[in-house]
Order: sequence, then structure tokens, then C-alpha cells
Amino acid sequence: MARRNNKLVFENLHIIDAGAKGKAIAKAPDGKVVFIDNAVPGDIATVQTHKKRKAYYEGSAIEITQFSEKRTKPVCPHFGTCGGCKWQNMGYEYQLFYKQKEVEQNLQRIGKIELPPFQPILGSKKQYFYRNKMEFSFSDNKWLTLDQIKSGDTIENKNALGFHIPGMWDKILDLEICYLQADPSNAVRDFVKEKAQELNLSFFNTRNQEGFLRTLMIRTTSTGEIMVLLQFFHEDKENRISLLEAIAAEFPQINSLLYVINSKGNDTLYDQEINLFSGRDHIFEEMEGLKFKINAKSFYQTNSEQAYELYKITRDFAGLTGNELVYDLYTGTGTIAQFVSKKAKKVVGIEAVPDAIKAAKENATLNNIDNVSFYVGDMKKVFNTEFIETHGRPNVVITDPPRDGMHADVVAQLLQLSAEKIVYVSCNSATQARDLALLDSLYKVTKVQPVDMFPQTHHVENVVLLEKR
Ligand SMILES: C[S@@+](CC[C@H](N)C(=O)[O-])C[C@H]1O[C@@H](n2cnc3c(N)ncnc32)[C@H](O)[C@@H]1O
Repeated sequence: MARRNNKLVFENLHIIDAGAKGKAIAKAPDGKVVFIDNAVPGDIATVQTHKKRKAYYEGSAIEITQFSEKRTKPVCPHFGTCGGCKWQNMGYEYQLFYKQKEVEQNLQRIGKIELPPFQPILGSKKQYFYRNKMEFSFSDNKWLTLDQIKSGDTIENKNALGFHIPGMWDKILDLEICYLQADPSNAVRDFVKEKAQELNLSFFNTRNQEGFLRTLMIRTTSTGEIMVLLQFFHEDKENRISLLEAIAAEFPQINSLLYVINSKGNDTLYDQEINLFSGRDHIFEEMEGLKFKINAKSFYQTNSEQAYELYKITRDFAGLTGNELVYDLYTGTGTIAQFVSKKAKKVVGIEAVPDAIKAAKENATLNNIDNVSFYVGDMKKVFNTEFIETHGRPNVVITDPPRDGMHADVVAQLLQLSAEKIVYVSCNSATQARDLALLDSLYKVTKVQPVDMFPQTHHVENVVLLEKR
């Protein structure tokens, strides 16, 4: 073990795995695990540590002495600086391999339950340009590369429009291109930046909380609809109109052009008034003939094509015949509920966010679906004996909780409810495994299907079918 800059350095580390939060994994000479950035399984690397804990180290590969055959050349010039697509240096077949492995290990090690053979992970047809929503930040504090700093040149224009550098709240990577959202996303972002500079508009300074332009959000749909939302720090009517008019003229295909004046400390939109500049205040996504109205604040799965695959698997696992009462827990804007409604007698959705339930009801009306009903509330409070007595005992429960999984009270209620089947959709197989273990006394896991919604990242979705023993 050597030391560089007072940090522990391991030479010739063999990278053996990839997992936890997308980091590569090796064993240090003292037997502890090392979680590593910038390496791929199969590499042999020199690793400089930056964190030492009782059971593990964290570090970064500072030199690769032997390149893994699993490596591929990242397509994006920002790879390594941008935090967005950390697995872009690994072939897609290997990304899928490690995602599948993570799901299997979590279910086996955390769940410690009897499991059926796993279905092979369903990869995404699109490995780039698959996202339907992106948010870019304006900053007058552009992230400078080491080369730019070393050159000693004075950089006059420090305006940037792009993503936060990981771990740096006040530095923005100025994007040349992003491979996550299809065009016109890159064209709109480039145009907005250029026009804003031509008009001499100030880019935001997070540290001092000053400047005019804050964020740019672009949403697209599989049917080609486009929403663009600009967020300003304060009102400056003349300049605001000049910029928005220019965008509308350059991109007449935009269906919804919106703006927000947000003077609070952070740039989240949930509590902000959304103003319409031109077009309508929403766009429409479509799936199997169903229309979903999406406004600026609506949640919608960010990979529309894979969301369709995920929902089809969910519906398949539910095995509906048309006679079932189905509960859709954590229903969001009710997309799954509406998607399965044709094959069920009735579907009841529960969700904590009132706006999402409002959208769910509106969409159901738009789609002429009359066998769904939606209720607002925190699952652990709403999903009680009284609710079940009022709405009936479901034959099938679909549950799609956030990353933390289900609250223990919700799991306890599911055990009491004892529906024939539960379909558990999860974006975090570790918490899913914990919940499956709690359900094990009454339910047997009979199907497991991982789905890749986010190529180039370590994230993986998993659908599990539980059937009563
Ligand atoms: C993973 S999303 C599922 C969305 C939906 N199934 C879909 O596919 O669009 C999880 C949802 O759970 C909701 N949620 C989170 N905590 C909740 C709680 N305690 N009670 C009810 N809903 C909750 C979130 O607002 C979010 O809409």
C-alpha cells in the first residue's frame, strides 16, 4: 500500500464486480471491499482512496493498467465530468448483466426467501435518447476543465446551461450535447443559451442568489409533442417576452411554452405558479390508445417506451380475466390503474399527491374509463380496514412504492387483506427484498422480471409476482 497526497493508494487492484450505487468493486490487500469510481469489472487499476470506513474503502481509479474487455468507448464528450451516465464506458450487454445480478443478489441476500428462476432482464430498445424529460440549469459559474484552468487563459464568458457537477451545488457543466433526450432537446437548449446571451440576459448565480435565468425544462412525448418551460428568478417583462417569442418563432412545433417566476431559494417547481406563454398548458402522451395529459408538474415515467413494457409485464403478472377488483397502491397519476382497467371489473388507486390524483381523474374521464376510482392520502393512513370495507376486498393488489419501499404498516395491512395475488413493481430491489421477506409467511414469489428503464446508469426496475400459499 502506498500513499499519495496523504491518501491511501492501492496498485494493481483487480476490479471484480459492479453494484452498490453503480460503483466498481474490488478487494483491498487487507481484505476490505473497495468501492471505486471510473473503473469497469475486468480492469486492473491503481486506485486512490478518499474514504476509509471500518468495513470498506471508497476511491477512484487514477490509472487503468489493464483495460477490461467489458469496456466500450463512451459516446458522450462529457463522460467522466457529468454525473448522468456513469456506465457509458461499459458495453450494454454487461450493464444488463450487472443489473440482473444486483436484483438477484438483493432478493437472495436480503430477502432470504425461496425464489423461482429469474426471467432475463428486459433491455431497452433505445440505449440513448430515451428520456422524455430533462431539466437544465443556467449558471454564470461554468465548471472549468483542468486543461482550461492550466492554460492560464482568461475565460471571459462563464455562462453555462447544463447539469450540476456531482457534489457541487454551485457549478454547472456547460453542455455541448446530451445523449439522453431526443431532438429537438439539444437544439432547443443550444438556441436558448445563444439567444439569451445575444439579448444580454444574466445567468443565475446560486451563491449570491442573483441573475435572471434559472432553469430550462424540456418534456417530449412518444407522439412528438413538446413542452418547454423557462424559469426566471424575477420578472423582467420585456426581456422575458423577447426570449420566449424568439423560442416560439424558432420552434413552432412546441405545443406548450410555459414560464415561472421563482424568487425562492431553490428552483423546485411543485409550489410555483405555472404561466402559459403560448400553446396549451399540457401535452399528451399516448399508450395503447389511452391518452395521458401531462402538465409541467405531472409525474410520468421518464422512459415512455420502457414504461409501456413495464406496464405490460405488470398486467400480465396480474393475470386479469375481467372479473377482478384491483387495488393500485402508490398510483401516481393513475397510469397503471387505467392501463389494466380494461381487463378488470374495477380498479381503485391510492396516492399521496393531490395534484397527481386530480390528473388521474382527469385522464380517466378523457379516456372514457368509468371503472376506476382514485383516492388521495398517505398509504399507511388511508389503506386501513375502513377503506377496505368501503371499497371491497381486492382479488389483486398492484403496488409501486417509492425507493424506500412500503411502510411496515402497509405490509401488515396487505397480510391482513390477503388478496390472491400481489404484483410488486419496484425501482429499488433492496427495499423490495425486505418487503418480500415480510410477506413470505403468506405469499410465495412465483415470478421475477427485471426491466431496464435507464440505460447507461446502474438503476434497475423489478417486477415480482406474489401468489398466496
Ligand atoms: C414509483 S412512483 C409510482 C407511480 C405510478 N405507479 C406510475 O407508474 O406512474 C411512487 C408513487 O408513490 C407516491 N407516494 C410516495 N409515498 C407515498 C405514501 N406514503 N402514500 C401514498 N403515496 C405515496 C409518490 O407520490 C409516487 O407517485
